[in-house]
Amino acid sequence: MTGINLLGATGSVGRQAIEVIQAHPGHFRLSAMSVGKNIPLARKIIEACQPKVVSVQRKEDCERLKSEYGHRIKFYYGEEGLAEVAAFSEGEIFLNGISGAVGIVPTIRAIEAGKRVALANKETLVTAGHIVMKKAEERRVPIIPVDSEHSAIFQALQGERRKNIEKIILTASGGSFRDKKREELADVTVEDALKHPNWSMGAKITVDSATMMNKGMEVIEARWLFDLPYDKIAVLLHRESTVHSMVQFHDGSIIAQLGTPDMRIPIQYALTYPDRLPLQAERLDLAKLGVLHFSEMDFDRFRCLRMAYEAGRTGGTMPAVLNAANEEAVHSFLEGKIPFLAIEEWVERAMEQHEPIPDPTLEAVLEADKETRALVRSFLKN
Ligand SMILES: NC(=O)C1=CN([C@@H]2O[C@H](COP(=O)(O)OP(=O)(O)OC[C@H]3O[C@@H](n4cnc5c(N)ncnc54)[C@H](OP(=O)(O)O)[C@@H]3O)[C@@H](O)[C@H]2O)C=CC1
Ligand SMILES: CC(=O)[C@@H](O)[C@H](O)COP(=O)(O)O
Ligand SMILES: [Mn+2]
Repeated sequence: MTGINLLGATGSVGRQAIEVIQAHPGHFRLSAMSVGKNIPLARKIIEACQPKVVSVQRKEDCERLKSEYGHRIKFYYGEEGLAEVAAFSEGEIFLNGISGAVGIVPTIRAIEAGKRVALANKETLVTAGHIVMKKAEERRVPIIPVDSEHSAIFQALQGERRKNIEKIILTASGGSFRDKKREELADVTVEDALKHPNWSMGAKITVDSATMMNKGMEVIEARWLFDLPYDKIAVLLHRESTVHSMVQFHDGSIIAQLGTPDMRIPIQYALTYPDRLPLQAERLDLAKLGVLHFSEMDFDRFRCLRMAYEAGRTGGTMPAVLNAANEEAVHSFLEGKIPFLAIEEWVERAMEQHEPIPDPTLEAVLEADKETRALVRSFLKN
């Protein structure tokens, strides 16, 4: 029985992770979990999975749950609580399914505690990839990607030698507005942005798919996971999200991983790697699909993707600024406070105003994150 310490149990990745855990009661148990503010769902998971440690976002929720279940569960709250869940001794795997930069420090705590890391939280590597990968290597802790594209590349690389890679190709669905021209994006609504053509995901990442910031973050994530320079990381538009990504080798061969758009597959693979377990899910029917489409990326249409490459190539604290500005801007967009195109404008302004610190410490990364959020909030006030 493998214990799973899960962050973000009430989210899209978290709920699907719990489905995987419950589908294999002989293999996995939920040892510890964190939730944010969704306490009714937290109660349901507690009743069903009986974790020994639970962290919630707010102190008052922690007190309330303690009075209900405190005799058999240890409760924590806030960022310290996330670190307690990450490092809980009875979990062998740390599955990071929280959203946002709040996921960085718990990943580092899990590595320090020697946990194998199944990583969905892409902000961890976007902002602190140089710190996290170095620490994981020092502690000999594997980082297994959960993000579907990176899981595809990771799977395509099994048995292959890194030196033979010509490039990796991340596929992009194009998001909710892929058929709209740039001038049509000025007055799109939150409701429209949240209609992803293929995947059912949390609100933040769904908006990131629409701006293509998601793909930009995935480029930076890939740079760290696979230790490749940016000119070996390409992006290709692929409407169907059937080919989850591919690796091209220097003899011209391409190895791709295909599947239905079902996150339980990469989540489960990260928990079972290098083995696999059966999964009761719809099978990909290529005959039914018939045709798959691929086309070049348009970097003018999707400015966030271009800015993410720029931030990645600049390095230092610049990716943390890209991420923090984007998190704040998307939050404001979701609250109906700014139009869709202001997201990329705010990210651009934050990057322009930042003097990057090379090879930053964790403290410098977190400081850049904090300063950028304050700056971007001042854009809203003005
Ligand atoms: N969804 C997907 O299919 C994919 C997601 N990812 C990545 O995985 C991560 C999670 O995405 P997704 O599941 O869609 O996100 P959701 O918004 O669906 O879920 C986020 C989870 O994090 C919790 N949370 C958010 N902020 C805090 C906080 N400050 N303190 C404690 N808990 C918090 C939420 O709690 P609550 O709801 O209780 O408030 C919820 O459990 C992101 O980094 C995303 O980019 C990567 C690939 C695919
Ligand atoms: C499921 C997953 O991994 C998401 O990151 C998804 O890939 C988003 O799709 P696009 O960003 O390509 O629209
Ligand atoms: Mn992805």
